[in-house]
Amino acid sequence: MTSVDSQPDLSAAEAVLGAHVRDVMDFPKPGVVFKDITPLLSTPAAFGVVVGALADLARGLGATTIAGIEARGFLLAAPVADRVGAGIVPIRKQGKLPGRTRSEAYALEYGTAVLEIHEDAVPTGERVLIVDDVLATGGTAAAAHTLLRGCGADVVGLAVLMELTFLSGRDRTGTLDITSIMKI
Ligand SMILES: O=P(O)(O)OC[C@H]1O[C@H](OP(=O)(O)OP(=O)(O)O)[C@H](O)[C@@H]1O
Ligand SMILES: Nc1ncnc2[nH]cnc12
Repeated sequence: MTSVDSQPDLSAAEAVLGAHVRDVMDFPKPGVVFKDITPLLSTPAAFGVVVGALADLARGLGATTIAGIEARGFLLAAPVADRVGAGIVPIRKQGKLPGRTRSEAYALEYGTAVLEIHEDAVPTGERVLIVDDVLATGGTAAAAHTLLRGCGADVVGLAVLMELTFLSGRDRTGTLDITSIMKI
């Protein structure tokens, strides 16, 4: 990475990711092919390559804060933020954050839920990159984006490991700038 405008080469990370994701049929509901990242998480070298690619992306976007979506997003947001020297903002499932929150109900591929963020989570001037493992229908990402904007955040994008293109997540995420390491 040499400037804040350049896009990192994600091809090495894509190959590593492809070799460390497992399909689990009919989880958590019949008809869903669940993209399980636990093989990636348990393989340090592979995880390091993927986290490194996300960190390059975050630096390229000039991100100063990484927002992670509970729960799998946390596993990625924390190491990325540490590499970049950025802060972390947790976007949590309902009822987990202790301070004053904003809430957003949403639907995802296999259910419905509510996400929350602390009202004062994002200091003025921070450039926020949302990080998660999967973009499927886009419901989760759209809710996270809405919450962050409601806090006055400057959201520079969403970075995910995998995008399930057949579920058209980009149709629900409006102007959010999305980068996926792997498209399925
Ligand atoms: O694009 P969508 O259809 O909204 O789906 C994507 C979301 O689904 C999964 O989260 P899940 O709510 O299953 O939570 P988890 O991380 O706690 O397993 C995944 O980690 C994304 O956040
Ligand atoms: N098919 C899927 N696999 C893993 N996480 C998901 N989140 C939404 N859809 C998913």
